[in-house]
Amino acid sequence: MINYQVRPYHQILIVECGEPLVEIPLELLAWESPHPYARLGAAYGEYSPYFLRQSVVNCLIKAQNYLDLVRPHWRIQIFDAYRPVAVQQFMVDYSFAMAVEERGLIAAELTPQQRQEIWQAVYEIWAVPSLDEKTPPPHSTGAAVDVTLVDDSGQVVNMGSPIDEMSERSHPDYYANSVEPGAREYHAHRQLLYDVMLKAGFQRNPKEWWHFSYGDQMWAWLNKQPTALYGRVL
Ligand SMILES: C[C@@H](N)C(=O)N[C@H](C)C(=O)O
Ligand SMILES: [Zn+2]
Repeated sequence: MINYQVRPYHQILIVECGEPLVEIPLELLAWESPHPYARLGAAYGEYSPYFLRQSVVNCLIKAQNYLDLVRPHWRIQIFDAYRPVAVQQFMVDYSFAMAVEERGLIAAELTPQQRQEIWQAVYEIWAVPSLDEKTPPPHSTGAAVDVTLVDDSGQVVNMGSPIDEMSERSHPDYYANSVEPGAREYHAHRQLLYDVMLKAGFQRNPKEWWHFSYGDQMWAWLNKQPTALYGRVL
């Protein structure tokens, strides 16, 4: 049996600083409309997905400013930001159902091994929808954001794989040493996104080219900080 709860960053103590969730100033950035998870039926309650903690919003604006310097008229595009635990649960269940379908299987007829293999694949990429205050899903803290880039003609930049794909192509350095057509360009795009986000104070999820955070447990762990600034919001 796999223990899906084990994540190295969960050892980090959270000292909640109490900063509010604030709306992301979308006019400075790009965003997907309708929101990809809302379109699937995810219910966000009193907040929309376009909320983050105040300091995280400040970092995002800084990242956009850095991007302006190196690629005028390019935009950071928000795919997802604040995500209540109920939405985390919704997306985990949705991803499980999609993975079952992609394998040509039927959920009610899965063997224990098939079920375990699919859950393992889901939790490779999704955080557990935990309600434990010591192990909040990163997006439920308002500190994590999934982003990509839009170029000066308004086209979404090709990163070599879509956001949320459950495969090794999601790993940030997947194309670093690849000879596949387009690999150099995809890696350069991922690196550009990483550079501007890192410079603004974010850390990147080691398994996902699009997931960045500031102030949560994953950020503290990657940044070698003893404590995280943000716990679960609701
Ligand atoms: C799958 C992706 N959208 C994501 O946000 N993954 C991280 C690990 C999460 O669920 O917090
Ligand atoms: Zn994410």
